[in-house]
Amino acid sequence: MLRQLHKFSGLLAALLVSVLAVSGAMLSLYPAMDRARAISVAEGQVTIAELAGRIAATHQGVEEIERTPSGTIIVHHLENGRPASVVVDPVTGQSLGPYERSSLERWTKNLHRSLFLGDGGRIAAALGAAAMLLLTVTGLQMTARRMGGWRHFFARARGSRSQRLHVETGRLAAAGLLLSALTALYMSAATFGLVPSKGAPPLEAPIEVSGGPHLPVEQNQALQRFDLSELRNLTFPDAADPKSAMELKTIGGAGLIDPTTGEMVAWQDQPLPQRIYGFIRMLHTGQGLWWLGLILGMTALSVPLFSATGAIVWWSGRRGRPQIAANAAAASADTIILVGSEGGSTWGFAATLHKALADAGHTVHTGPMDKLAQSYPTCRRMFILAATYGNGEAPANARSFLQRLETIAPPPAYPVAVLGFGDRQFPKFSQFSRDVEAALARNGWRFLIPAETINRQCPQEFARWGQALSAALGKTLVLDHRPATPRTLPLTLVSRRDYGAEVQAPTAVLRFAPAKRSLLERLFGRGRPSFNAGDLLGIVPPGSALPRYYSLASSSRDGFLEICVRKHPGGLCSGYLHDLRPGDTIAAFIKPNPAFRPGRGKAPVILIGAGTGVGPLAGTIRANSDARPMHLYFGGRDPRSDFLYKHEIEKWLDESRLTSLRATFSRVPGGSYVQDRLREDAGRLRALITGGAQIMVCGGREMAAGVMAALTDILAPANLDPIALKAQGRYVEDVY
Ligand SMILES: Cc1cc2nc3c(=O)[nH]c(=O)nc-3n(C[C@H](O)[C@H](O)[C@H](O)COP(=O)(O)O)c2cc1C
Repeated sequence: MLRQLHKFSGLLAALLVSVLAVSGAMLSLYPAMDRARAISVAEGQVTIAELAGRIAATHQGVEEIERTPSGTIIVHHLENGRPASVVVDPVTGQSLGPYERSSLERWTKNLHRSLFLGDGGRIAAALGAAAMLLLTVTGLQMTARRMGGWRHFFARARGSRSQRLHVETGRLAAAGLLLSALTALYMSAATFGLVPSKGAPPLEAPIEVSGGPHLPVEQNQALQRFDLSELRNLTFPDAADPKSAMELKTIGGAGLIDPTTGEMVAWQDQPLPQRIYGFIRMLHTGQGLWWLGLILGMTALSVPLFSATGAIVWWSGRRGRPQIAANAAAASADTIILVGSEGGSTWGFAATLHKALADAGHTVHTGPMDKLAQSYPTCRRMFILAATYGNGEAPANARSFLQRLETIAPPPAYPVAVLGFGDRQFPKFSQFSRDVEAALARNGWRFLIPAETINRQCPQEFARWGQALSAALGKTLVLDHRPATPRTLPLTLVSRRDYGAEVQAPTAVLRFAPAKRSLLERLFGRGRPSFNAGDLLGIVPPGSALPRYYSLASSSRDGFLEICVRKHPGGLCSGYLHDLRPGDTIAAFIKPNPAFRPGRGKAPVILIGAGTGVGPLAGTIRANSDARPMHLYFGGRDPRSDFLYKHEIEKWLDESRLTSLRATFSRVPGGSYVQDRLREDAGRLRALITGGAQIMVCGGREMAAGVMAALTDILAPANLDPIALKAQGRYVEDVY
């Protein structure tokens, strides 16, 4: 519901809200410019009477003195019988030059207030403000959910670049946007008389004034009581009408003054509704509060960025959600697939499973997990494909699933299979699918095959699950899921270094150069790729449709793309890459992996990697030009054969890009693994970590588990553990 509201109001109102926001941002500059130009006078320095006296002495035919909220004094007078407006110096009363309203300001104001469409435009602008309020409120709630609750509201944003940009800008701009939208709505309501903005009617004659000769204005007692900073405007009496009064408007109220006696003959405090309106107007326009105006203007500039990133997120979600061909009705299907997804990718896996089952002769229905029905009369088996979001929680379309499940009793006769989709970089890996599995077991449901998990949408893991499923169904199902691969770029191998052949771990460090791009390609956003060490290079080997991912051991600043590839017996992609010779070209794409990076700041970083796992860590060290403390733990087999990056590591130590190295090898006398080396250094590591150090681990799953166990023991005396560090983003893993 929340999501739908956000999506539809965003899509409908994007253009309108962007126009209002950009014109508002432009208008926010004027109060600040006014303020910069205005000659400031300290409070208590000049009275209104003194100012009026100075102006009357230097100007003929003064009709009105006006003070803008930013302090500029404007005099409207008759010069040789013609009306003129000038800006004056409040200290001397001298004219500083003609006063002219910028025509651009007037134009922008009209656009902002009414889109040049009169009352219809004013209503549209009010609707735009309402849409902005709705979008900000729903956006805030969605962000809190996505981050795993309000407590984690400012935690590191995850997801694609557009998703992160959308969330990060939103968190910064939300307060400003809320204030702009609420104040705009109040002002619109006042324009249409829905809330009072004026209060009591203005002062009006009949007021008795004496009608004699006027006192010099500087001697006017009523005006002497007010400081210049209180002035809004002062209207001089009509020269042709001896009975006319002088009108004064100040911040606090309005009054009529007898110009002959200098007495205030009538006074009315500013009514409350008018004060409230004035305050809200000041908050919205920044007139009288220029710095707030600038802040609101800057936050308003984020709106077009929101519209663009929001549209990209919506479009990629749609693209990632395939149409399920021949979706049977739930009531007549023999196979039910329920999908829990937020970003859309799980629907792609569901579509592949749906097709494979339908091809095998089943009548299949696929739907969202929240649509779990009380009973499926013809169902023989059910599949639940569930992603995890927030901090181990249900995705958007599966929030009521567990509640619905509790209402189904007794459990159905058909069995169920659960497949969780998650990311091992999160502390609660695939937690929601585990919760679903536990709830099913508690409620007595039967399992077709044991529950499984898929890390980072890995098609190979999905295919393996398909084999287990085939065995249980007694039918061959080929789950060949091909996620849409992004546009590839050609890369040319420029050099390779080979290691590890002597210790049965042939490993190549391959360095590629991106092909040169034409000006036209660069203009169309296809320039040199931008990436960081730890991002992934996707390569689709000839003879396969599925990409394999390798962690990048360089960043775009290096000017090359480097990966470490271990050759696996019979490995299609590793074999292909090992056969490359300098000059050969491959097609590849970059998949950002923002979670696997050192956190911001200067805290020391402990880098732990074995074998090819040292690749992204080497790239991180190479990029460490600020000499941030970095400590590398590297594990290999034999220093004479597979000490990857040995010479560069020595150079990085000299250059202070690397602070210390602990290398350990397993196939030498007295050999040990990297986790053993960690245990030997327990005291040092505990001190570093309790002092704020971060940890980055890269390598095989077994090594990562060994490192996790070692660090659990090492940190126990300090009341710390890797899971807690993971939740804080201080322990990141890239495990394969
Ligand atoms: C904001 C966000 C939070 C996530 N939280 C978790 C999590 O707590 N545990 C987990 O295993 N995966 C988590 N993931 C990873 C997703 O579950 C994983 O990418 C999944 O394949 C996405 O499927 P979908 O595109 O169908 O929503 C998170 C992803 C994002 C973008």
